[in-house]
Amino acid sequence: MLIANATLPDGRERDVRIADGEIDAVEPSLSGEPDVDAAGKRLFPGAIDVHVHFRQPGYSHKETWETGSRSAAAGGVTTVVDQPNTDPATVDGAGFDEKADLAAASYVDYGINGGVTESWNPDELFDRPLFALGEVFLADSTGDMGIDADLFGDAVARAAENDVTVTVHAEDADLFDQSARDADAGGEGEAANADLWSAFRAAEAEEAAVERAVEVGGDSDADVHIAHTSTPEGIDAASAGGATCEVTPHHLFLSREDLGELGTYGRMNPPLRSAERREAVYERVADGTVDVIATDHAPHTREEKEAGLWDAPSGVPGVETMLPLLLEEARQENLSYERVRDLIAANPADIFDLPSKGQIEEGRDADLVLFDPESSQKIRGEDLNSKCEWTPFEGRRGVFPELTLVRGEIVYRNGNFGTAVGRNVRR
Ligand SMILES: NC(=O)N[C@@H](CC(=O)O)C(=O)O
Ligand SMILES: [Zn+2]
Ligand SMILES: [Zn+2]
Repeated sequence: MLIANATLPDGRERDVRIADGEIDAVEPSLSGEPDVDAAGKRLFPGAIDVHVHFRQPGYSHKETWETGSRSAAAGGVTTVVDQPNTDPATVDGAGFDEKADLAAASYVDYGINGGVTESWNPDELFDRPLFALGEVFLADSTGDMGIDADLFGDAVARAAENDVTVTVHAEDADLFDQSARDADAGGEGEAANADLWSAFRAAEAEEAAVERAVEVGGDSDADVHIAHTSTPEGIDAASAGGATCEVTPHHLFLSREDLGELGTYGRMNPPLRSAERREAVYERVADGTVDVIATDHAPHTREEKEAGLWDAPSGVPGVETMLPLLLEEARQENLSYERVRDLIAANPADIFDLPSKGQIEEGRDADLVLFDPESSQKIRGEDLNSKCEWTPFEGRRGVFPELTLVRGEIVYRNGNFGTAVGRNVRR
């Protein structure tokens, strides 16, 4: 396949030839009849979303590998990393193998993380083609997989021995503000009170947990990556402690001020923060302190989300809207195209050791996304491909891809899907 006249993230205009699933040549001009005329369009490395919950096995009414990976492909995401809070949880060999069989239905490449509970089996897990250990839950979230300090220390040590990175859900439940729950007099848990979730899972609980995670990581000389940091304090603690960190699109673009409109649809862990903190998070994304944008794509049905505040499950979908929202920021010149590329492709490939992905370079996998940088459109939940059919970004603008390739195969083109070619990146 030959893609002609494409503008790369750094602004160079190049022809790109693909052969045997790899990028074969990137030159100012290549001979041959182009298959795609990309004049005026931008070509990006496919996004690597290191944090999704595709819900299988166990919760296929929320999402499946098929629907989740279609949503990824339509949003320009060519590699996803699935988290362990499924049923069964991915905490032993059998759990890993069951998920690996289901993941074979994926349209995009994938990694499978292993989790930690009292009954985890590290020997079996480290014997599998594991992407990373995580997300390791320092507090309960969906799936109630929160663990204590001793088990966390053991798990980090085992990961370091096996040269596996640990990704951490960093909130300290001891610092949650119980008075926020008590403030919900009568315990009605009205959606109108959704802000109480942010008050309850207080910002301070993140910084303390990040500090503990980097300290424990340092003791074992482990590679620690902090998942979904939501506060400038959490980001700075990760960075000061030598850990890498990710920020989600919802913590980048939404704040507590949006909860009046979102109600329980805006309940997630860690929760939305103040407008001031959101701005400070944005600055750290723009200046490179934050390493990665990852979605924490955590779909739940509308019916589930419409339960009262204290009963609704935590989590929002996001895998299809991450790159479009960021490309809209680039279109508005709030972020550079190179920064976006680093956050969604180059950095995750570096941090998680994926040398064949993350850049448009000869010899790397032809995981590519083509888009018209001026074609901005309104995001509508009903247009998205996730099973949950809603989005916290309803009505915001995004620049959606026209074409998504995974190792040279068309997985998405102008509203149509190709074949499910996804495979485990750690095979
Ligand atoms: N983020 C969330 O609020 N929910 C996630 C779990 C998690 O990442 O904590 C889920 O699986 O639903
Ligand atoms: Zn989490
Ligand atoms: Zn998660």
